[in-house]
Amino acid sequence: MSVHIEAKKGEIAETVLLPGDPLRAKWIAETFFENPICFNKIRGMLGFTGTYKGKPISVMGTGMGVPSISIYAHELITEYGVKNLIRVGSAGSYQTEIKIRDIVLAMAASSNSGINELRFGGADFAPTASFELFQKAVETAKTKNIKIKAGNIFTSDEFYADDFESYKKWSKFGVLCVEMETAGLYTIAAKHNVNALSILTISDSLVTGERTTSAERETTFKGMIEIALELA
Ligand SMILES: O=P(O)(O)O[C@H]1O[C@H](CO)[C@@H](O)[C@H]1O
Ligand SMILES: O=c1cc[nH]c(=O)[nH]1
Repeated sequence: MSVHIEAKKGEIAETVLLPGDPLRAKWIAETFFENPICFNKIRGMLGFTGTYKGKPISVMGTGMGVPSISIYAHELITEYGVKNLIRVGSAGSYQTEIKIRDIVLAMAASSNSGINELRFGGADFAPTASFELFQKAVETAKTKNIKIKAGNIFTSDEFYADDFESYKKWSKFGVLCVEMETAGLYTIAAKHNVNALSILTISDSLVTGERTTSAERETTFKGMIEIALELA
C-alpha cells in the first residue's frame, strides 16, 4: 500500500495503461482484460489488473493535470515496480490536418507547467517518449492498419485558457495537440529510468470548434487502446 494506492505488492502489472478518467479505466478493464480485479478505490481513482492475451496488464486513472499524474506515476514506479507507463488520453487538436478521433503518439511534450523549471533551476528539460515503446506502438498500428500521427504535443496546466488565441503560437511551431499530463509523466519516467508513452485520441479541435461528447470520451476511443494493449 502506498499513500494513494491500496494495492498490495505484486497486485499491479509491470505495464500499466493510464487514462485520466477513472471510469475509462473501468471500461478498459471490463472491455479488454481477461479476469480484471480492482486493486484501487482510494479517492475513486479506480485501478484494475487482469491479463490480455495471457499477459498481465493493469489500468488505472490518473486524474487531470501534471501534479495528479506525477503522484500516481511516482508511486506506481517506486512502490509497485511498474516499468511501462502508457497514457491513453484525450487531446484537443492544434492543427487543421489533425481531425477529431485521430490518434497521436506524443514524441515529446512542450509545456507551460512549472514543474521542470522548479526541478532544473530555470533551465529547460525536454520530456520525451520511450523510443522502445514508441517504436513498438508504430509497428502495432501498422500491423492493425490503424492510422497514427506523431510529433510534439503541448501539456497545459490550463483547460480554460484566459487567452484562447494563445494556442496559435504552438500551432505555428508544429505542435499537434494539447492535453494536461504527458510532460509530467515523461519526466517522472526519465527520473526513474523506466518507459513511458502517451497515446492520445483527438476529442475536440481548437481550430474548428468541433467536440466529442463526455460519453464518447469515456468509452469509444478503441483504436488507441488496441495499440496500447499490445505494448505489455
Ligand atoms: O482524457 P484525459 O486522459 O483525462 O486527458 C485530457 O482530458 C482532461 C481534460 O478534459 C485532461 O486530463 C486532459 O489531459
Ligand atoms: O486538455 C485538453 C484535452 C482535450 N481538449 C483540450 O482542449 N484540452
